[in-house]
Amino acid sequence: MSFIIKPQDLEEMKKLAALVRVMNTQGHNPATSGNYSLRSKTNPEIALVSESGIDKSKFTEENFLPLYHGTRQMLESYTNTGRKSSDETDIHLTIYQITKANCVLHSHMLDALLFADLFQGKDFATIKHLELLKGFKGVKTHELEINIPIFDNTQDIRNLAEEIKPAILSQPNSYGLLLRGHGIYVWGETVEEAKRHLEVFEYIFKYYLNSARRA
Ligand SMILES: CSCCC(=O)C(=O)COP(=O)(O)O
Ligand SMILES: [Zn+2]
Repeated sequence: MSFIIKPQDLEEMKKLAALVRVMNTQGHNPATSGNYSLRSKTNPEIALVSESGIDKSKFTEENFLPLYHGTRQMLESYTNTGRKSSDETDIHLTIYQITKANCVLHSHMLDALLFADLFQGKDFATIKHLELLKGFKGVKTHELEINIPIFDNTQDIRNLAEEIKPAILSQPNSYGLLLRGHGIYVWGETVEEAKRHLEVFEYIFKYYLNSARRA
């Protein structure tokens, strides 16, 4: 199948690439870490996933690779180029499989790791009673609890991608998942919404970490 990037997708790729460069300046991507993706707006079979090992200060729309959701393989025209999609591609594709997300962000921000450490031995981090929770899509009140799924880090990403499914499906108001000692995955229906959700998580992590320091 030949797939030509259409203007609608290119626009989103440029928008997300610009966000990646900004996020990099904010400590989300030390040492090439982090990965990013979009669901194609023009072809339901295709996801656009960031290339592995790219310095995120130099990230551009050229660093997205088209993959099939079904086979999880790159398009034929890319297979002999020596380029490779993110090592964590399976997590992105699983999130697209089971949610309405059209954009997935993966950050290695330090506060995500420190926050997960506050919930040792737990499968979820429960956050509650903060006005900023209304920054999450569909949340209309601070008077609720949101459970963020937490997983141990692993190099077996294929298996992890299967394990995250029931946890994500059980938490409709949670737009992220934490990997201990690794980072956070955040998603949204648009690039803007994913960015807003990331900002909510950043704020919540700071609040809980500062509260824990004070205690
Ligand atoms: C030095 S980063 C280690 C791998 C990782 O966790 C990550 O987010 C980046 O992996 P990718 O293959 O997407 O570059
Ligand atoms: Zn990572």
